[in-house]
Amino acid sequence: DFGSVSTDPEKHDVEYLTPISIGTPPQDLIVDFDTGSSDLWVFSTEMAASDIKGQTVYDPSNSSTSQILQGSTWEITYGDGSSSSGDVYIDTVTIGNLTVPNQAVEAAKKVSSEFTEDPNNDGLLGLGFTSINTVQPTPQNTFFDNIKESLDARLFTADLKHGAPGSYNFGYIDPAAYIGNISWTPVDNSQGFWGFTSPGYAVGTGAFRNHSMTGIADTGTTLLLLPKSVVSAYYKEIQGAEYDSDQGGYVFPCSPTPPDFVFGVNNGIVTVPGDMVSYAPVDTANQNCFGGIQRDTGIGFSIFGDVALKTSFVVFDAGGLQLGWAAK
Ligand SMILES: CN(C)c1ccc(C(=O)NN)cc1
Repeated sequence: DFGSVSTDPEKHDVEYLTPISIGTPPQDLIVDFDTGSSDLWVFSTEMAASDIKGQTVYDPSNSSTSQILQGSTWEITYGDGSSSSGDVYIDTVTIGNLTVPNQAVEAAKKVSSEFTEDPNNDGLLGLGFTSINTVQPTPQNTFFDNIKESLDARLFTADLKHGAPGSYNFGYIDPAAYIGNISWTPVDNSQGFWGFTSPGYAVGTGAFRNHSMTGIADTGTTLLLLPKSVVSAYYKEIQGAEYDSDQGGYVFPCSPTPPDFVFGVNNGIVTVPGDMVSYAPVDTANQNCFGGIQRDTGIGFSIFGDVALKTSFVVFDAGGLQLGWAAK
């Protein structure tokens, strides 16, 4: 068995939104697939109306297959401080042509303002490891964990694009989706993430610098967050770049295009093109741009978010416990 679903970027590629169906008859919601977390939670009819601004909500009472998971609750806080919480139903969930009949669907009762303020996002679908699912008293399997035994291969791939629709595929590697070879690197899932260590980096056409960077492949984080020393080495090469504490990160003149950023994956490399490093203009006046590469200060590890992932075809291989990165 295998499947595929399209995923679309919001403005500035801030997040990627993917359609799913829940319940009987199917309720269609659009959610953020997140390899950096492991809860499938959605806006629901159990929320206060004031917390809902345009989102589509899951109504378990309108699904003949929903069953409340008695006594279970969940509560999650993300790296950016956003949060949500609620209770749990078991219901059928379909992604593309793949269906899990008894998927734990975490219905929100409360969400923080970051979620209320995004009318296009109806929830999150965690693709991290089940060990960090927040349901109490019994953690619940992710969609991928529930379906992976029935897939032809226990893996999924992320093909995120800059300003264009991409796809998540389950159970197969599409040879037409990438070029060259896939660079494989072992995954450390001890913290519940798709963790790996990059051996180093290069700035533009400069020499490769050996510098271990341990982090996670996280489709739910927008930027590429790296060690302070690596980030300052990169921005040192951009005329007029500076750390702007008001903006909360490095800002630089939007033109000329900044240098590429290259990071290692095992004995291969991934190139973030300079024109993907300019994340977004900070103001129309003097055309300064907020950088897509920023410090990982305070997190405890680096985060290879969408700025890194959208340059590549990435294989999240649970069977082999490895990550594969390829150019496209
Ligand atoms: C507010 N929103 C939509 C978020 C979505 C995902 C995340 C995250 O850290 N994922 N790994 C944070 C925030």
